[in-house]
Amino acid sequence: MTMTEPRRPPPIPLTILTGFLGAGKTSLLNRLLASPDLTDTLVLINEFGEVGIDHLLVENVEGDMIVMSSGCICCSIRGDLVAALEDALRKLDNGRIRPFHRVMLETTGLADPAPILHTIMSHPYLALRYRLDGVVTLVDAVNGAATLDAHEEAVKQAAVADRLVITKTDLPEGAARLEALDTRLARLNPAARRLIAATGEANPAALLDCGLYDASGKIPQVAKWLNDEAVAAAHEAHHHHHDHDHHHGHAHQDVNRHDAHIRAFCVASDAPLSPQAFDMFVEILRQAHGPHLLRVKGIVGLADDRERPVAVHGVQHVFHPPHRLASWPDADRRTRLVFIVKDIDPSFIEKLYAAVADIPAPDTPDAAALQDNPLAPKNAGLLG
Ligand SMILES: Nc1nc2c(ncn2[C@@H]2O[C@H](COP(=O)(O)OP(=O)(O)OP(=O)(O)O)[C@@H](O)[C@H]2O)c(=O)[nH]1
Repeated sequence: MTMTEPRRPPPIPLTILTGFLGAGKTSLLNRLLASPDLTDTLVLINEFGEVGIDHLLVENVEGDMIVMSSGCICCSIRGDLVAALEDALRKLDNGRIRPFHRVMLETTGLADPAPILHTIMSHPYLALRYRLDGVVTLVDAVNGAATLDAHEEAVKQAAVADRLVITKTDLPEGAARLEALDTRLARLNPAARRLIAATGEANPAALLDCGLYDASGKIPQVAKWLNDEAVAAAHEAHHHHHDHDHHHGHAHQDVNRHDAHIRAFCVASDAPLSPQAFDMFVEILRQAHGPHLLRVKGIVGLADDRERPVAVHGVQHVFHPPHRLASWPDADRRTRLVFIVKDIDPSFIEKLYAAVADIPAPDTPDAAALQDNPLAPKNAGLLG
């Protein structure tokens, strides 16, 4: 370097944490952020749905966190993600944000990683200031195979990974399916290291500093997906140049470019539920729609302890045992449940919730009638 060259700070490593809905991204992020290797990390979380929940469930954030919740970044990519990454740099350079030396970007579970990678690798300024450190893809051992069969995004997420983290092998169903899943992932992406979350293999040393992102070691489609994104970007730039309004409307629509069968919505309510009513709600949902409940997550206020809500996670037919939070994570004390579903009419879930919560509504059974329903759980359910 000569004296006349401006001093350029070293590029900031950026890790993309992806994986299908409910695979365990936020859980892993929480574990990683607790490690001293990740102090001074800027966390970017992309949420899908009108009401974000994930950022309330991220603990241990020493550094700053930016939540992008207007849509899915793989769709509104040229807007939100670029803006958030540029804005972070501006604040860093002006000293208006705590210095960060690493970025962790958690995508939505439905995100197609190709446009995200393309954006970060091809944007002239972002590519200068950020170094794509690697793509970490989580695959849930219980639902992984069925998800790969049903969702192209999940295949892409696994195929572009530098590290594949297999989660939920501590559950009996997950352990039983591990071997077949591992073989399938090895075929899909032979270059990626596969790590088992439950044995602690997914630690910072194994996940960070993967080396510069390189699509060439991946199956041939990966390079093609990235090229397709380059074509799409050029197309969009062309439209942008010639017809701003048209582009604008287009980008807006793109927020929902995922499979038209998939819907995201939120049920919010002031009424606390009894633990039994909550169990009944979950059990009826599972029995009626199990595989189509792509993701259920949220915070539920229960009547037995109104100061300490429970965090609820469902992934298809698997509902993880809810855990009590020490307190409400923000000033909003409503129950908020985010649903990402396939081919389920949101009104079915809204009515069911109203019924178990005893919220009067026309044409809905009340809680007592539901209790007599043969589908209602008779014994202690999830909440014991
Ligand atoms: N038993 C078990 N549960 C896990 C494991 N990893 C995650 N979970 C649980 O799975 C549920 C979903 O985990 P999250 O970390 O929220 O998943 P996510 O990928 O961030 O979910 P989305 O952001 O909605 O796509 C939670 O109840 C977690 O506690 C694991 O390895 N074993």
